[in-house]
Amino acid sequence: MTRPVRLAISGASGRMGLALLGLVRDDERFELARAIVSAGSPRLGKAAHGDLSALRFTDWTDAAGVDVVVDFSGPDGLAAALDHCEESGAALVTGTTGLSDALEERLTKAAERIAVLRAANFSLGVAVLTRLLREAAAALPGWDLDIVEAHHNRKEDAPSGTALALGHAAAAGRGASLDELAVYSREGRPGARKAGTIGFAVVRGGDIVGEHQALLMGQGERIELGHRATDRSIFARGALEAAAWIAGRAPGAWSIEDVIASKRG
Ligand SMILES: NC(=O)C1=CN([C@@H]2O[C@H](COP(=O)(O)OP(=O)(O)OC[C@H]3O[C@@H](n4cnc5c(N)ncnc54)[C@H](OP(=O)(O)O)[C@@H]3O)[C@@H](O)[C@H]2O)C=CC1
Ligand SMILES: O=C(O)C1=N[C@H](C(=O)O)C[C@H](O)C1
Repeated sequence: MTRPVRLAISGASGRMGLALLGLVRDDERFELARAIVSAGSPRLGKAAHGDLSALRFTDWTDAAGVDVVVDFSGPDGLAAALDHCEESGAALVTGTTGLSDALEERLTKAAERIAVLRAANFSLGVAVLTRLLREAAAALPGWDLDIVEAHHNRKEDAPSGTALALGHAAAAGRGASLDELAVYSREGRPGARKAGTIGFAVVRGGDIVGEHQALLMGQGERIELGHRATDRSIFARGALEAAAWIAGRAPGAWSIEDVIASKRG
């Protein structure tokens, strides 16, 4: 695109939305066209940049002319963003996690008509961790494997989208699907561990930005692969790279790996 990409941020008043607003205003690749909040938001109509600039938090009313929607809201916000993209043809970049099966299916269908890029985690470090885990899980098929994640006390979904994506990658490395292998809780007397399962453990507290650790446990030795995010702007930067990349692209279900691969050349 020769002109700036016209961007709408969905979930603009949230932790990720505010991180995106902070970055976009100084990024010449973009023109921020819309800062979207829910119809009942207390922020509706207030200045999006906290100063006297013209941009206000709005809903989707009269939002024509947007090239790319970047969504970090929640399932309802994502559904509303998808309505807009399907109607207008705008591309969608979404990091929202904790989706129902129905919304997952809707996204898959939408990608037949519009460009959609989804990532449970937009950090470069987690992209590399995912590859490493797939390889380690494949190389050590007999080792026990658990994924531990920790997030702030406001997070609503569990396990995190990233933990699930890591689980999918590990299961794929072992030629299986996560549905067959996942164990999401252990309490009471669950009995000895069933070989081949992938366990999940969840920590919630304080202001933890996002931590993920994969434990591969053998006899007399253990591998720990982990990632610790200390600043939300890493996710916001990754999402903006994806938004610049997807503008004007053909319909399809794109991934963060596509963006990384195109940068490698
Ligand atoms: N993929 C990744 O790299 C990352 C993904 N995430 C995911 O992003 C999502 C948001 O996270 P976070 O920013 O921490 O959450 P927050 O709760 O801080 O922000 C979400 C915002 O969405 C807004 N919202 C709610 N409903 C709607 C709606 N119907 N339409 C538009 N906006 C709506 C809310 O604002 P209001 O009430 O004002 O409308 C709220 O401020 C989560 O699913 C999280 O897991 C988070 C970080 C990184
Ligand atoms: O809700 C969050 O904060 C985060 N959510 C994503 C997830 O569910 O994996 C990514 C990141 O860890 C932060």
